[in-house]
Amino acid sequence: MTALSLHRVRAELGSREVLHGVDLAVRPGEVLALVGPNGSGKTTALRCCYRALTPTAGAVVVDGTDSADLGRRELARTIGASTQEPRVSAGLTVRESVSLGRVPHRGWFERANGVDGEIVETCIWQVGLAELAGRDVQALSGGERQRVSIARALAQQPRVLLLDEPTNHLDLRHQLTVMNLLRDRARDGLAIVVTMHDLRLAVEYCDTLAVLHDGRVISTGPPADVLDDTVLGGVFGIRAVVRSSPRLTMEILGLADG
Ligand SMILES: Nc1ncnc2c1ncn2[C@@H]1O[C@H](COP(=O)(O)OP(=O)(O)OP(=O)(O)O)[C@@H](O)[C@H]1O
Repeated sequence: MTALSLHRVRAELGSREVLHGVDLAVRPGEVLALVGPNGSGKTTALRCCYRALTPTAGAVVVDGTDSADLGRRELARTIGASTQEPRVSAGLTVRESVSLGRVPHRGWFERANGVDGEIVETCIWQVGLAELAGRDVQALSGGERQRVSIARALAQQPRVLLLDEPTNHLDLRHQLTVMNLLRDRARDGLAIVVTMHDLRLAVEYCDTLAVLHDGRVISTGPPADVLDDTVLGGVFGIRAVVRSSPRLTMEILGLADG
């Protein structure tokens, strides 16, 4: 069974249609990378998934239920999202900010308990922020804020995790830390959709690639199948080789027309 699926989703921004009938599906335990050139509609598709944007047509189905029928709280227990430029709440420490991820699991006036605390500390540690847990989030670098946002989404313990360019601001070590963490969480059954520009990371760490081009998914499947010369040259405008031995990797050779 799929954890999250998009069926013929259309969406508009500023009265212009930018998604023209997107189909997508991710299963529990799967890491799906939504890739595509700038402006192809990746962020918009992700926003439709966590209901920051309402599709003009089509449906987003979560665990068999149309997401439009889920209450905000139920949606927050099911879907965790980290956005491209995470907003930080003024005056909160890293720990307090990550703790917000536990709110959907509590009653309105219920206080955080020991289990909530353990989950929060684990998520902070997993993204490598343990030493900064007491620091005001406004006094963090871009990459540190990005990791706070990922930790908060993980602390939600959702069944579906959506991450918009999670490695964007990260140094190489933390890029690998986050991608390894996603693989670990997928092993526990989490369904993950991640948008990314680094096709090399996508090839190495993701089970499935979905290529968005001009608001349409034009190819979906295992990375080695999807990234053929037509897609690499025609969509991304690059020449590259995907190698499968000793492990799946991709090497960029240059521009398609270079
Ligand atoms: N507020 C807006 N009004 C109208 N069009 C918009 C608006 N915001 C974005 N767009 C357009 O919608 C399209 C999809 O944008 P989106 O941000 O989803 O693309 P993306 O694939 O995530 O891009 P990137 O890789 O650059 O982050 C683009 O053509 C963009 O120019």
